[in-house]
This record gives sequence, structure tokens and C-alpha cells, in this order.
Amino acid sequence: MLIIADDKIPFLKGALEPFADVVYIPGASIGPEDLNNADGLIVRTRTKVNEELLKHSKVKAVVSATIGTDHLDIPWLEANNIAWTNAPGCNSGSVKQYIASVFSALEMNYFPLRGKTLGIVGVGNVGSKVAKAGEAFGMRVLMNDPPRNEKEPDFENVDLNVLLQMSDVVTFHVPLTREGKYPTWYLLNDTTLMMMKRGSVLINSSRGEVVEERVLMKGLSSELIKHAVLDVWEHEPDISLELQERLMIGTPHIAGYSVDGKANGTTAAVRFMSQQFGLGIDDWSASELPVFDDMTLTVKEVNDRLNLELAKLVVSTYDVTKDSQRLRESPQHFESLRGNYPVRREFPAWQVKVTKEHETLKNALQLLGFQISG
Ligand SMILES: NC(=O)c1ccc[n+]([C@@H]2O[C@H](COP(=O)([O-])OP(=O)(O)OC[C@H]3O[C@@H](n4cnc5c(N)ncnc54)[C@H](O)[C@@H]3O)[C@@H](O)[C@H]2O)c1
Ligand SMILES: O=C(O)[C@H](O)[C@H](O)COP(=O)(O)O
Repeated sequence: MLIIADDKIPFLKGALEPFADVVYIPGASIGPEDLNNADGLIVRTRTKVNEELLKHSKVKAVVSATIGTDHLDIPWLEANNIAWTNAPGCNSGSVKQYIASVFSALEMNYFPLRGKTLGIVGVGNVGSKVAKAGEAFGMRVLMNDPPRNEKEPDFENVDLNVLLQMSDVVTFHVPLTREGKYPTWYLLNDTTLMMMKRGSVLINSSRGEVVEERVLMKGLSSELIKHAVLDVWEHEPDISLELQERLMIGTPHIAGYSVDGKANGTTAAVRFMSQQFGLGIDDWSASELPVFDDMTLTVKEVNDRLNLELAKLVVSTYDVTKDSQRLRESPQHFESLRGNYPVRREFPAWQVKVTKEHETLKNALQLLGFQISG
């Protein structure tokens, strides 16, 4: 058996070798010629999996060790009886940490969040966790998700225009879709921009084309949008330097890049290959995630501004402004900044010692997902 895999899938080496020859190739370079004799394909988002790639191959199973699926031609795979899956939820904790770090940067830059309104567009695996991060920072949370609204009678959907009018911070967590009842392509456009509350913050860590960058520039120039944060870009990796200049934070599509998130993606990929080819390792898990020497944080005095305390703790685990600074220094290295991303561990891997009784802080830390001791 032959499996072709993207060479940027951590923890994968060794897992499938007892059962198959595994050839590792940079994701963007995997081509039809590599797949002539392959049975399985494991990718991340940099491989476009479509008819052109697979039509002459005998590949029977494809897995993307990511949440996003917009690089997979799903109708074609299904029409050709090729089993496929992605890794739903794998890096949602990582994006939650990214957004919490953005909240921390706002707090530290004189944009206090307590009592403000957070609008979440797309409330799936990531959006639901981001809602908890918003609550941790004392925000009122509004949610917009028409597909969920159709299916779940209890889901409290807020119309998109109303959400945009009412929110101080708007964050997008939708898949990229161009068709269907609720397409998300250019969800922020000339019309929706005009709905936004003056002086608000816009965050996009979903897919670049969800936000029309020309319109975002317009919003920033007119100060309708006070701060913007982008992890995903319309033409990544060739990003607009003019737009980058105007952003509060701009990062190279790394919101989901915690080690935990990548390990979860790899686990899902190996399990899928096991199920498809009967390898008997359906419960395989990526293990031995790297740890730092000290993963305990201590809170002694609690500052008057609770959110600042929270922000300090969040930033000790992950400081998004450093990722932004690295991209600012070398935007041309977008892909290599991703390829050589430093180790980042999510909140549940960190323990916070709260020496004094401080219920509100403990609640907030719980909402973020830290381990707490005291
Ligand atoms: N930047 C990163 O590193 C990173 C990491 C993880 C996920 N992502 C992206 O974030 C997005 C969300 O990921 P997820 O795991 O939460 O996906 P998900 O599928 O779990 O959730 C997406 C939600 O969006 C909703 N939705 C669909 N169309 C909508 C519309 N028009 N308006 C409002 N809601 C709509 C769906 O009903 C669903 O609840 C995806 O685009 C994913 O690719 C990016
Ligand atoms: O879709 C996802 O899971 C995320 O966007 C993820 O961060 C993509 O990572 P990549 O495959 O580009 O390494």
C-alpha cells in the first residue's frame, strides 16, 4: 500500500509505516505524477484535491488534517467513490486561544472589553468556543448562524445586519462557500460594511475571501472600523502590504497552529486511514506533545481591572502580537513563517495557581479552559 502525505503534518512519521510505504511531499507540490500508484492521500490546506490531481490515480481515501475543506472538491470525490474526511474541531481550541490573545491585545491597547458586545458570525466548533472567550472577558455575546437557526429551534440567532449594528467587536468563523442558501463569499461587502457600528473592531480568522479586502480598507479609512485583525487574506500568501500597514494585527494564517490542534488533526487522519484500509489502529493518538519547563502561572494580587489580569495570563501562553510583528518584518515569508511556526500549547495544557479567593477570575479562567489550582 502507498500513502502520499503532506510533509508538514507533525506526529505522522512512523504511524502508518508498519502498514504502508509513506512518501512525504510539500503540500503545494503534490501533483498527479506522485499519485499514480497511491492508495491514500493525507493533506492539509495547501493541496488542491480535485479531478486534475486524482483522475489518473487509484486513490481510494483522502483525509485533510484540518478543519477547512474548501481545498477539496467534495462533489467530485463523492461522485468518484473516493472516501474523504476532514478533522472537525481539531484546532478550534487553538483559534479560541488566538482570539483570546486578540482580546488581550485590545485590553492592553485601551479598548476595554467588559460590558461591550461581541458579534460572532458562524457558531460551529470555533465560534462556540470563541463565545466562551467573549464571556470570560465580560462581553455580551450575539450569534449569527442561519444554517444552525434552521435546524435548532433553541438557537438564538441574531440577524446579520442587527448583529453588525450592535457589535463592538465582530468576528467571523464561517466556512468559505460560494453557493447554497447561505454563501459566505464576501460576507463583508459594501452593503454589510454600512451596517457596522462606528468605531468597531473586525476580526477574520476564517477564510480570506469572507471579507472583501477593498471594502475593509474603505472601512478603516473612514474609521467606521477602528481596528482590524486578519489571520487569513484574500490572496495569501501574496498579501496586500497596503492593508497590512493598516491592521492592528495581521498574522500568516496560524490561528489554528497550536501543537495540540495539529496533533488532533493528525490523530483524525491516521484513524481515518486505519478505518478505510482496516489497519487496526482506529484508536491511534498523537502523543508526547512538547512541554515547556514551567507551565504553571501564578496570580498573587488581582488588579482592579480584572480583564488586564486575564490578558496577562493569556499573553503568557500565547502573544498574537509577536506573530503579527514577525509577518510585518517579512511579509514575503508568509509560508515559511507557517512552516517554521514556534511551539504553542493551548490553555488546557497550562495550570493557573490563584492564591487568593477570586471567584470572578476563576470563572473567567475556567471559561478559557485553563487548569486551575489554588
Ligand atoms: N485561521 C485558521 O487557522 C483556522 C483554524 C480553524 C478553522 N478555520 C476556519 O474557520 C472557519 C470555522 O471553522 P469551524 O471549525 O468552526 O467550522 P464549523 O463547520 O464547525 O462551523 C462553521 C459554522 O458556520 C455556520 N455558517 C455557514 N454558513 C454561514 C453563514 N452564511 N452565516 C453564518 N454562519 C454560517 C455553519 O452553520 C457552522 O455552524 C472555517 O472557515 C475554517 O476553515 C481557520
Ligand atoms: O482549516 C484549518 O484547519 C485551518 O485553516 C488550518 O490552520 C490550516 O492549516 P494548513 O493546512 O494551511 O497548514
